[in-house]
Amino acid sequence: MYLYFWYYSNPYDFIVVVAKILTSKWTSGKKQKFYPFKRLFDYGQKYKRQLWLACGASVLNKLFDLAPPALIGVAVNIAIRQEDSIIAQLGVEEIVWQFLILSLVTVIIWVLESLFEYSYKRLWRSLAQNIQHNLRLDAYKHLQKLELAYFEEHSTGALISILSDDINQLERFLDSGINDILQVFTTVIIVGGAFFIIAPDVAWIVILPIPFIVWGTLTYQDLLAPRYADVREKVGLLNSRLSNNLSGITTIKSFVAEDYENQRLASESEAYSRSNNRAIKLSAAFIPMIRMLILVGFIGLMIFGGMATVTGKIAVSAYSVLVFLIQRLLWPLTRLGETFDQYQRAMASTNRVMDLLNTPVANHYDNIALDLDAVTGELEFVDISFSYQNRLPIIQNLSLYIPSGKTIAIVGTTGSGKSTLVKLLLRFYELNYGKITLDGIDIKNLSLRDLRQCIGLVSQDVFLFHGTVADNITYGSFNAKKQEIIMAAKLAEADDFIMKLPYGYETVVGERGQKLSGGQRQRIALARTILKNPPILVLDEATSAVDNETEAAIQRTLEKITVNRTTIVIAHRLSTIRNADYIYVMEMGKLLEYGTHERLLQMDGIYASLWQVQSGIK
Ligand SMILES: Nc1ncnc2c1ncn2[C@@H]1O[C@H](COP(=O)(O)OP(=O)(O)OP(=O)(O)O)[C@@H](O)[C@H]1O
Repeated sequence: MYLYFWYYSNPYDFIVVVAKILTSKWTSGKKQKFYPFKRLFDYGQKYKRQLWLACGASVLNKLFDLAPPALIGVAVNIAIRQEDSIIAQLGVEEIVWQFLILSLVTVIIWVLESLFEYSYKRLWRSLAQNIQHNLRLDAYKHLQKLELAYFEEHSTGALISILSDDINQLERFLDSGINDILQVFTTVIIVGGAFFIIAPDVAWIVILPIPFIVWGTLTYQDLLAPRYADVREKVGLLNSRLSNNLSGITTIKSFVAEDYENQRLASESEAYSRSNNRAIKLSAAFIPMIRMLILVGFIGLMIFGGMATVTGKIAVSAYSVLVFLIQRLLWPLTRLGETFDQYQRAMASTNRVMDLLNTPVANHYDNIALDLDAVTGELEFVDISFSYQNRLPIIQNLSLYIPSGKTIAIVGTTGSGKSTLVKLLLRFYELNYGKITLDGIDIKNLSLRDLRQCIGLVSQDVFLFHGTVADNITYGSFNAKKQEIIMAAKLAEADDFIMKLPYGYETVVGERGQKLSGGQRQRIALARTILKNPPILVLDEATSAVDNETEAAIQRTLEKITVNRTTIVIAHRLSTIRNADYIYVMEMGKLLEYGTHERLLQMDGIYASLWQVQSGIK
C-alpha cells in the first residue's frame, strides 16, 4: 500500500488504486461491499480534476482546522517558559513579540482554513450538482433507448423514483459524505501522529479505540446495507402506487374506490415506514455505542496523561494540547456512522441507477439512411411471425403487400394482432421471422429514426403533453411556422374549436390533454400528423372513440390527406373503411381474406358476415 502511495503521486490515481484493491477484494467475496462505489467511481472519471481539487481543499482545510490546539500549546509554552519558549528558540526573545508573532500565525491559519472551507464546500457541491445533473440525463437518455418491453416490465413510479429519489440521495452523499470521510482520515493521521510525537508513552491509549470504532462502523455497514436496499425498494413501490393512482383518478372516483385506494396506499406507505424503522433502529444505536469507545480513550488520557504530567514525563503545555486534541481526534469518528449511513443509502441508490444505465439496448444494425422526400411508401410484410416475450405466437407466417400511395384496411376480431402489426412496422418490437420492407429495403437495416419519421401514427389513445395546443401540434415538427400550424389544424378541422378556446393556440391543454374532449384531442393528434407530413399514414382505430360529428370530420380530413399517400387503416366500424383499395381480414394472427369491399361481400365469408351484422341485415 505504501509503495502504491509513493508510486502514484497524483492523489486521484492513488484513490483509484485503493478503490480497485478494495473492490477486487470485495467483489470477489459475497458481499461486494464496495462494488457500487466502484461503479460510481468509474462513472465519475470525467470529473477527475474537480474531484482532485475538492479532495485537496478538504485535506488542507482539515490541516488548518487542527492547528488551533497546537497554537494554544505554544501560547501556554510562552507563558510558562517565557525566554526559553519555542518561539524564543527561533530568536525572538521579547515576550510581547512572541505573542504578536503567534497571533499573526493564528490569523494566517484561520484565514487559510476559511478559504479552504469555502473552496471544498463549493467544489464538492458543484461536483454533486454536475454528477446528479449528468447522471439523471444519462439515465433518462438511456431509458429512452430501451425497448417497449422494458417499460412493460417496470412500473412508471419505480422508474421515476430511480430518476428522482435515487439520484437525489447520491447528490446528498456527494455534497458532504466524501469530504467527511477524507477529513476524518486526515484527522486520524495528523492527530494520531502528533500524539506519538508529543507523548509516545500515552499515545497508545488514545489510538486504542480507533480500530474498534472502524471495525464497528464496517460491521454496521454490513448490517445496514440490506435494510437500506429494502427501503429503496419500498420507495419504488410506493411511488408506483402513487403515480398509478394519480393517473387513474377518474376511474377511482367513478368507482367510488377512494377508501379502497386509501387503504392500498396506507399499506404501501406503512411498508415503507416499517422498512425505514428497521434501518433507523439499527443506525440510531451506532453513535451511543461509539461514544462508549471514545470514553475509554478519554478516561485513559486523563489518567495516564495526568500521571505522566505529574511525574514530569510530559510538559504541562503538551498535556493541555493532548486534552484538546483527543476531542478533535475521537469525536469526528462519531460522524463516521452518519457518513456511512449516508454512504449506504447512496450506494443502494447508485446500484439502482447503474443497473438502469447498464440495461442493454437492443442492437440495431440500422445504417441505411432514407431520403424522406424520395420515399414512395411501398410496404411489404414477407412471411412474418412474432410473439411477445414469454407468450404464444401472435402473428404467424403473415404476408401483406401495400403498393405505394394506396389505402389498405385491416379488420378483424379483437386481439387478432392488428395493432401488433403496426408496432412491428414501427419497430417497437423485433420480428421473430420474416421481414418487412419499405421501398424494397428491409426495415431492420433502415435508420430507426428515418423509419419512424416516415410513418405518421394516429391511434385511439391520443397522448397530448402538458403544454399549449400549438406545442402539441408542433410536437415532432419543432420548427414549424405559425402559418403551417394553422393550416394543419384547419385540415384536421380543429381550427374552429381551437379559436374558441380561451387563449386559442396558446391554451394550455393540461396533463395528457385532459382539459379537452376526446374528439378535440383526436383532431389535435391528426393535425400533429398532418404537420409531420409522413409518406406513410397509420390510423389505428383513430375514430373508434369519437362522436359521429368528429368521425365525419376526421373522414373528410382523411379523404384529403390520404390521396397518393400509403395508408393503413385499422378499424372495427366497417363503414369507415369500405372505400379502401384493399381490405384484409385478420383472425388469430393470420390473414384469412382480402380484396375490395365489393369483392369481399361476394366471397360471402367472414367480412360479409361482419358487414351484415354491422349494417343490421343480420
Ligand atoms: N405488450 C404486450 N405484451 C404481451 N402481449 C401483448 C402485448 N400487446 C398485445 N398483446 C397480446 O397480443 C394479442 C394481439 O393484440 P393486438 O393489440 O395486436 O390486437 P388487436 O387486433 O389490435 O386488438 P383490438 O382490435 O382489440 O385493438 C392480444 O392477445 C394481446 O393480449
